[in-house]
Amino acid sequence: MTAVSVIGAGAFGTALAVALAAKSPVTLWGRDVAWPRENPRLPGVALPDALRLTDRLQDALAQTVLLALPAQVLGGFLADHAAALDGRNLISCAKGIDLQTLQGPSALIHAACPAATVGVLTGPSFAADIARGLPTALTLACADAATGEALQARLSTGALRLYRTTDVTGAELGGALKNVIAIAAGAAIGAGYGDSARASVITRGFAEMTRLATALGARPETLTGLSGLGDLVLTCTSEGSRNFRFGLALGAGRDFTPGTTVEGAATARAVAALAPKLGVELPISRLVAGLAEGRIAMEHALDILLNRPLKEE
Ligand SMILES: NC(=O)C1=CN([C@@H]2O[C@H](COP(=O)(O)OP(=O)(O)OC[C@H]3O[C@@H](n4cnc5c(N)ncnc54)[C@H](OP(=O)(O)O)[C@@H]3O)[C@@H](O)[C@H]2O)C=CC1
Ligand SMILES: O=C(CO)COP(=O)(O)O
Repeated sequence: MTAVSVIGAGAFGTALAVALAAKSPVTLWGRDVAWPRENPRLPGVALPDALRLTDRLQDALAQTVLLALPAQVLGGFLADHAAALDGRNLISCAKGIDLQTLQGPSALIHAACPAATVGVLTGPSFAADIARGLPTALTLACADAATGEALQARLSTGALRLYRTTDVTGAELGGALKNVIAIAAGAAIGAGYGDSARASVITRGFAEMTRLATALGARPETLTGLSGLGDLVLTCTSEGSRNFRFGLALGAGRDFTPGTTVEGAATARAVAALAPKLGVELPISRLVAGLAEGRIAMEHALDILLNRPLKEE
């Protein structure tokens, strides 16, 4: 058994496993890993010998398990496998809020596996960059400072530099909420509103992220770190982001490739459901929810934002 395993052989799980295998052997679990050569979700990336692939979960239960599944499937996976996972270091790599429970991945893990130590790995990082060994800085969040420090050392590599925090809520919400704002930024560009409009979306979107995250107990400074502002900048400015590309398609009235993981769409709906409960105003996120659900047409989106009462910044 390897010291670290990765559950979820999508683009991100595979990239993390490739990066960590440069340091020590890693096991990567996926429900279908019978690829002829490389993972089609991460084309062009050779899998190193130190990476063991398996579709048998019992062969992938290391003491430290990275959970790299999309946020909307994590709850079901935990429900099915809680007993096998409990008691380990379970590190969520998902960037979303569960639409059924309106909770983040760390709370889902806590609820399913109460004896586990829960962590969050998040921050600006495209899977393809990590897999190619490009320099990347991420946030490792763990409420227990000593365990966080041990995990930071275990999961950092020469190219992957982990910063640590004990603010699990702030770190995971930064990663989840930036996906919603990235859709809005993409929609602004796709609709032809220009770079100045995008800068407004990023800035006012960041204000929304901070309002919601702090209402849920996050420390505001966590939002200004890699997991919040850092990832927001990456995702709102690069067509490498699926959330940004989804927004581009929405804005331009084009179809988007079905089956693509776009965490911000479901998370926007979760955020729209949370906002009134918490008494926070989140106009951009609510708009993204309406666009993603098809309740709001793109041609009305700008009016909805611009016709709100003028206010102090
Ligand atoms: N891609 C990236 O650059 C980054 C992604 N992330 C985050 O990582 C998470 C995963 O994203 P990513 O890897 O990109 O997604 P992908 O779309 O590349 O892959 C999703 C993976 O989830 C698997 N899966 C889906 N449903 C289930 C299920 N019910 N049980 C088991 N496995 C399932 C899929 O398996 P199958 O192939 O069999 O369908 C696939 O391997 C997301 O929260 C994302 O925000 C974070 C940072 C960067
Ligand atoms: O989270 C990511 C980069 O940090 C990946 O973004 P997308 O899911 O939008 O592709």
